[in-house]
Amino acid sequence: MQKTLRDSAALRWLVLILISSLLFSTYWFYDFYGGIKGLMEREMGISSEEYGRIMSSTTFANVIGMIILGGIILDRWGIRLAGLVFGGLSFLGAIISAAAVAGWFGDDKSTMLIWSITGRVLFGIGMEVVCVMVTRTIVKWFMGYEMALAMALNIGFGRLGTAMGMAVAPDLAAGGSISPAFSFAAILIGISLVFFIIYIFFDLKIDKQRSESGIVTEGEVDEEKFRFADFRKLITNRSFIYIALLCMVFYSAVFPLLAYAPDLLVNKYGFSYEMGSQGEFAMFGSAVLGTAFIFVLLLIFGLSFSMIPRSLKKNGHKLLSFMVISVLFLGYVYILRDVFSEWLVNGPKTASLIPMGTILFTPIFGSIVDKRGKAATLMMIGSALLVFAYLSLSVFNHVYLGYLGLISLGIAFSLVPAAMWPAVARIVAENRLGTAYGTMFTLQNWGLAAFFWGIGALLDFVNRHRLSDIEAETAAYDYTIPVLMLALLGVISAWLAYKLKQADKLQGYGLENPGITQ
Ligand SMILES: NCCCC[C@H](N)C(=O)NCC(=O)O
Repeated sequence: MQKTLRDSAALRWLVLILISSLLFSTYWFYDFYGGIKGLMEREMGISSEEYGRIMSSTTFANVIGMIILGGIILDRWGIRLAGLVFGGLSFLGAIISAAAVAGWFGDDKSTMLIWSITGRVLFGIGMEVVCVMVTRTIVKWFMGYEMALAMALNIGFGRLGTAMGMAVAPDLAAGGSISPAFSFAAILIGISLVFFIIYIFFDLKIDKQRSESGIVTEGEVDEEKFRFADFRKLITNRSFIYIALLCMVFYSAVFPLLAYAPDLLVNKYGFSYEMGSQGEFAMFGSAVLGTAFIFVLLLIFGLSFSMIPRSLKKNGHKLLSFMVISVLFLGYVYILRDVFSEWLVNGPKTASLIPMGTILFTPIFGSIVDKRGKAATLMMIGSALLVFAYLSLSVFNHVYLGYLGLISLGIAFSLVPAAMWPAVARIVAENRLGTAYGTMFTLQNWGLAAFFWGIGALLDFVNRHRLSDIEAETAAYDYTIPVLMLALLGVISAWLAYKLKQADKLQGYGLENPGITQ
């Protein structure tokens, strides 16, 4: 068979970097609010419930089917056009949000709230379809190669955006205004759109090669009409139903918690929103450099490893991988030891270590899924860890149990996505993946809409007798009940993952089998 661009490992990984930059920037914008929740409340004069409403508004258009529509549009228009349109929409939404908090539309609370919500709604539509588009692009380039690893690294870029957004936003707002944190995040999306435009040239080329060698191309996919019968077939497929419900319940327990995690650490364990003595920018600089350094080393390691001829890769490579990753991890902790000692008393910085940890663990688990399989089992284990994490962070009060809870949350947050997203590509055909991921993200957004807002509303409700003391900073929010509620979601997730494993046994998609075929 004629070779195409995707047969070159170096080109595949280059493409991954270009398209994943969109995930980095949109995740940054999605999640940096968590790092400045307290500042937003003070500057905009909003309550926890109103903060929850802004976060929840990201999902408003998506809960009524915008992502499914976006997925169908993606399946029909193809990656290039859909990427430009929806990437552009997320950029527009981010600009409107930044303008809202800068007071461009008016500086009274309700005007800022309305425009912040409008911006988030547009951003939410764009970013979710971008996620679907990027995932589908990875399938296009990596199917039969290191697909789970590539998806995991792609998520790693997103998590790096989440972590850095949460950790850095308070520094950007340190001058006494939240506006720079918003403008910076919006500009990042603009830069990543430029990277996407560069990717378009590779996409054009590979489509030309695929059509020359008789493989279905974007153009041919465009011509296939979306048929309702296909959609019905999808949503009546048992394995798909369980994995989609798992996506909704699991992510409802994780993403909303991230938006409150810094505030939880400040209120429950007495962490601070401010930095210690070493200076924020020195800390920020070393954290960025350290993380970027380790990430590049991991990429180089992955790249050189994928180029080693198969015949040389005997069992020794497992030990070698383990050693290299351990050395990289220890090096990371060593380089950042000062940062960690300052960070572990700062709420946003400590919370950012959850997504930061997933950057390392998601690719490791992705690689395990590629080579060993066991995707459904790993989803069960990840969900069970979630229950442990939330019990530690709610009913117990010891800070060390809190750390253990955060670590378990980080592992769960690595395991489930690493196993879930490649599993969908096993259940659904490539040219229907846009619709499949769109459907899953829609369900996910239903859950997010409820829990982003629900945690804030419940927080105000259970603390209703001391809200004025909390405002005067003489009392703290009690997070026990809201976090306990999320532990219940962990139990439901574990059950859904178990049902998925059973359904897969019947339907034979081989979710428990290894993924690499070439
Ligand atoms: N905080 C980022 C939100 C991303 C939402 C997206 N629908 C998603 O679930 N992506 C997969 C992931 O694991 O991040």
